[in-house]
Amino acid sequence: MEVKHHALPGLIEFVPRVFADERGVFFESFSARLMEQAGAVANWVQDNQSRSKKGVLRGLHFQRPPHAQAKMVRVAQGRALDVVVDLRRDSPTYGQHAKVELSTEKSNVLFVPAGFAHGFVALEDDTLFLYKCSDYYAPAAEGGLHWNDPDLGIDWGIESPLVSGKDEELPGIRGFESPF
Ligand SMILES: Cc1cn([C@H]2C[C@H](O)[C@@H](COP(=O)(O)OP(=O)(O)O[C@H]3O[C@@H](C)C(=O)[C@@H](O)[C@H]3O)O2)c(=O)[nH]c1=O
Repeated sequence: MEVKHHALPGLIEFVPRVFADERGVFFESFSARLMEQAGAVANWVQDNQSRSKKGVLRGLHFQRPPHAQAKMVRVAQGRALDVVVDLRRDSPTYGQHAKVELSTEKSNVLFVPAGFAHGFVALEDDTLFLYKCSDYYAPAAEGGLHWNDPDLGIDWGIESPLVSGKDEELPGIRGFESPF
C-alpha cells in the first residue's frame, strides 16, 4: 500500500496494491495495521455509503466535539473530487483546503482527521461514495461551511452543482469560531 502524506498535516492518502486477473480485480481497501502505522489512527464505529448523480456536491460537513469524526473515504464506483478544509485552530494550515480525486481507477483511500470539514462533488453518474467514521451520527452536533464561500476560495471545477437546501444555508468561514 502506497502512502502519501499531503501538505495539510494528518491528511493521508493510501493507494492499495491492486491485483488483477481474468476474473477482475482485488485489493485491500482497509487495513488497520498498515493505516495506523502511517498515522491514520481512529476507532471506526460507523460505515456510510451514498450514491450521487454527476454534479452533486455534498458538504462541507463536520460534527462538533464530543462527536467529532475522523473519516476514511473512498469511491467504489465512479469518480469524485474530495475536498477537505483544516479547521484545527492550532494548525499551521488552519483555513486551508486540499483536493483529492477519488476513483475506482486509482482505488485510492483518503484519511481525513477529526477537525476537518469534508465534502465532495461527484464527477460521474452513480458515484458510490463509501466512508468509515470514528463517531456515530449525532445530528445535534452537525456543522458545516458553505461550499462556495469566497473566503475559502475552493475551485470545485463545476459551475452549478446540485446542492441540498441544508448545505446552501451553511455559513462562510469569516467570523466562524472553530470548535476544534
Ligand atoms: C450523515 C448521516 C445522515 N443520516 C441521514 C440524515 C438525512 O435524513 C439523510 C441525508 O443526510 P445528509 O444530507 O446530511 O447526507 P450527506 O450530505 O451525504 O452528508 C454527508 O456528507 C459528507 C460530505 C460527509 O462528510 C458526511 O459526514 C455526511 O455529512 O441521512 C444518517 O441517518 N446518518 C448519518 O450518518
